[in-house]
Amino acid sequence: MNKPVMNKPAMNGSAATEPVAGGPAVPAGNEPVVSLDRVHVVHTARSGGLIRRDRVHALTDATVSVGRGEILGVVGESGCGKSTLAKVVVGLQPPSSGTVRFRGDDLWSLPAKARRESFGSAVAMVFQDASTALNPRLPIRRILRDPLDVHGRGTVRQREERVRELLGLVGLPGHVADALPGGLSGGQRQRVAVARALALEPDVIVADEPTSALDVSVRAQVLNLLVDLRARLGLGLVFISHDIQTVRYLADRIAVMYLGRVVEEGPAAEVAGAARHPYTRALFSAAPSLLGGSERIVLTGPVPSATHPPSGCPFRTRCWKATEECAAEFPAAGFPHAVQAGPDSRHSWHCIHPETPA
Ligand SMILES: Nc1ncnc2c1ncn2[C@@H]1O[C@H](COP(=O)(O)OP(=O)(O)OP(=O)(O)O)[C@@H](O)[C@H]1O
Repeated sequence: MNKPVMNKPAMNGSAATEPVAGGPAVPAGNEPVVSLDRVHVVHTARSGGLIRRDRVHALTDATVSVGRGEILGVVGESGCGKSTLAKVVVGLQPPSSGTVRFRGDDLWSLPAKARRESFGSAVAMVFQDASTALNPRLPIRRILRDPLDVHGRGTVRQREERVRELLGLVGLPGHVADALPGGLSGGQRQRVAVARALALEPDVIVADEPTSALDVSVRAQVLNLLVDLRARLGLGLVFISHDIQTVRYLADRIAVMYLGRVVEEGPAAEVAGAARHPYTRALFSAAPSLLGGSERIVLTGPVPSATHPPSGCPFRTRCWKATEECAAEFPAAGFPHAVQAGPDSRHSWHCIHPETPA
């Protein structure tokens, strides 16, 4: 059955210039909407001519979840698997093994049609660069109507009404519907991309570097818009960024990724302010908080290859605390050192020589 087009109140985009960390509309700790349970993604890549094929471990044993009204920030250096995680969360990338659950159902055991119909509208993605993600030949009206047409939502009139609502939701005036993407500013285009992601009333939005292609002056406005929408619509948001400072500010929870693994995950204040994994500590030491912080830790050398990751803890080759034990085994879930800090905080880290919080 088609989901009706709902009337939601229009709102103005925030005009603030500094990002704000709004309180979640739904208390954190609610039932997850999307959850990944021990998900692996392995790509096969050609190397050394046509014959040799390497296995690229893009995501290894990832267990994370996001609930309504919750912002999960995902950080890590380039190539650590953040975009792969994003694609798994939106259902664009099937896991090689492990389970992706949507409201408790095993997504990839559903027939393809059912999966597209339920999950395809419940989780949406905002890409980094709206200027390439939006068809330059289509007016904004058509771009926003497209998901409604594809999913057969409402009557033609209701769809037109929904286009107006969507523009209002992201703080754009109605006449933008007639413009082409090229006639809009970068910030306006990214608002249109957010509006399109909202078209089918998703429960979760995944935003992969949503502001990195924008001028600094409009970044905060787009971030504020996402936070505002989370609060008003109770959206879950997976926010992927290299901008550690912004993630620390916006996220309720933070997942830290290294070479395809989530090495630490927990409440933002704990992960950013009292990191337990040495990699997390190094990452956040590069973005000291206004309250002060520890000395800067400079990591040397590149992230190792995802084709031949080091045995045991993948960070050990760059870690100042590494011992022989670290090469033996990754301290995975259930390992005594993958500690849960408490039933409410759900803070876990995967290290046998964790940092001691101050
Ligand atoms: N389709 C693919 N085929 C082969 N390898 C891939 C594919 N997609 C990703 N990878 C590899 O998987 C690893 C993780 O990539 P991913 O894009 O998820 O990292 P990332 O953290 O998002 O990086 P960035 O911050 O640079 O976007 C990398 O080693 C990458 O080269």
